[in-house]
Amino acid sequence: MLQFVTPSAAYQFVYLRDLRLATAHALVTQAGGAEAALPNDSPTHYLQGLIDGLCELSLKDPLTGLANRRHFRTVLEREIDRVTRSGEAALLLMLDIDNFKKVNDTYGHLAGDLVLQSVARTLSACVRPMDTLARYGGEEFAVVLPACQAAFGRVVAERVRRAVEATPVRISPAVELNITVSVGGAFALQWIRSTTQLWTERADHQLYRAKMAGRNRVSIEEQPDSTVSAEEKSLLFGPLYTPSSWGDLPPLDPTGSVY
Ligand SMILES: Nc1nc2c(ncn2[C@@H]2O[C@H](COP(=O)(O)OP(=O)(O)OP(=O)(O)O)[C@@H](O)[C@H]2O)c(=O)[nH]1
Repeated sequence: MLQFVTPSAAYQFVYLRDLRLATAHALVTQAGGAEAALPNDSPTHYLQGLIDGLCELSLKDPLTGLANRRHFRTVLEREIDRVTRSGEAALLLMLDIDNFKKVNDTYGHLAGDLVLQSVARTLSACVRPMDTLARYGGEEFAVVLPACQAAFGRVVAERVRRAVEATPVRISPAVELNITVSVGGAFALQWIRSTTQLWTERADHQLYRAKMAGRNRVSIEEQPDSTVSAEEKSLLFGPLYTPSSWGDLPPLDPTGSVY
C-alpha cells in the first residue's frame, strides 16, 4: 500500500493492486519525479521511470520527505553489520518534539503538520550527507550517524537541539511558534552484533531521560566499552579453529559478552 498527501493536505492510501498508470504517474509527479516519467518517453523508459519513482516513494515519509520508518530500519540493520565488522563508532539519535500535542490542540492539525515539516528541514540542514534522517513516528525523528566518535556525536546532538530552538515556525501570517526537541542518543556496540530493536530501545531510554529532565535537552548514553584486543578480534574474524587447537581457546564468558 502506498500513502501520499493530496494537494489539500489530506492523506490518501492506494492499494498496489488498484494502482493505475494515471495514478502512478500522478503520485510520482507529485513527489517531484516528473522528469523521470514523462509519458512521451519510450514506453520502456516511461514505465521504468514510474517504477523507480514508486520505489523511491515507498522509502519516504509523505509529509516531510524524510526516510520513513521502514527504510530507516533497513539502514540501521546495515549499520549494525558495518559496525560489527569494522568496529567503527556509530551513533543513533532519537528526537521528539516537546509538547507537540499542545500545538495540535491549540492551532489545529494542519499547523502541527507545518511544524513537523519545518523541524524536518531544520534537522536536514544539521546532518551530513552520509547520515540518514527519518521520521520515525508521529512527532518523533531519528538519525543514524555512521563513523561518529563520542565527542563529535555530542556536538551534533547539541547542534540539532539548538538549531530547532533557534528556528521559530510561522503557522499563519500572525502566529510564529517556538519549538524545541528532546534528544536521546546511544552508540552502537562495536564488534558485537546487536539488533535494531535493542539499539533503538537504548536511544529511546535516553530520550525518555531527556524528557524527564525537563525537555529541550540532550541525553546520550556513555559509549559502551566493548573494545577488544587484536587477539580477540582474530578470534571473532579469523579462520575457524580446528578441534586440535581448542585447548588454546580462552574460556567462554558465560554472559556471551566480549570485553
Ligand atoms: N499534526 C500532526 N500531529 C501528529 C502527527 N502524528 C502524531 N501527531 C500528534 O502528536 C501528538 C503527540 O503527543 P504526545 O505523545 O502526548 O507528546 P507531546 O505532547 O509532544 O509531549 P512530550 O513528548 O511529552 O513533550 C499527538 O497529539 C498526536 O496526535 C501528524 O502527522 N501530524
